[in-house]
Amino acid sequence: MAALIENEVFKAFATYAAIVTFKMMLMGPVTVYFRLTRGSFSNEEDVARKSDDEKKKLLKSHPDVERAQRCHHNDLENIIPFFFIGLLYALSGPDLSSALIHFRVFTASRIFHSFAYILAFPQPSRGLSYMLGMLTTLSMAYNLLSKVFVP
Ligand SMILES: N[C@@H](CCC(=O)N[C@@H](CS)C(=O)NCC(=O)O)C(=O)O
Repeated sequence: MAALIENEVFKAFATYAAIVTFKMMLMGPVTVYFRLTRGSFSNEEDVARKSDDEKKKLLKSHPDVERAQRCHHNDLENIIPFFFIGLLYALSGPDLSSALIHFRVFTASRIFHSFAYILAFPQPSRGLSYMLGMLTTLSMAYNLLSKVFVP
């Protein structure tokens, strides 16, 4: 384990995996921000202290809250595969320079994707950033499998 922590590719993976995980975790507070500012709650207990009239107004969906939730969900669909494929790829002994390109491109694509989603940038900006992240993970999977594949 100590030798692994000293490995430069593993350190790079740990760095970028932590950054994208932290970015994904931020989507929770972003959703909370939209719930509070848009007055949009989904659980009875969240508005328990309000009057019946206010409860009716607050217990409703809002497009901004739903957008933040979809963005969070999309992160889960893409960052969890990056974590597992990226870890195996890092352990398969790639060059530091090509590993860094993969990790940096993926991280930048997911940060851009979140801005594009939350701020509703015109398409195809979000679609392209999604594709770039997906292609990066596929490229790591291809590099990994070309080294370790056992039929
Ligand atoms: N689960 C995704 C699969 C495809 C995908 O991730 N598309 C990207 C680029 S268009 C996206 O941002 N989808 C919006 C979303 O997942 O809410 C979907 O339903 O759209």
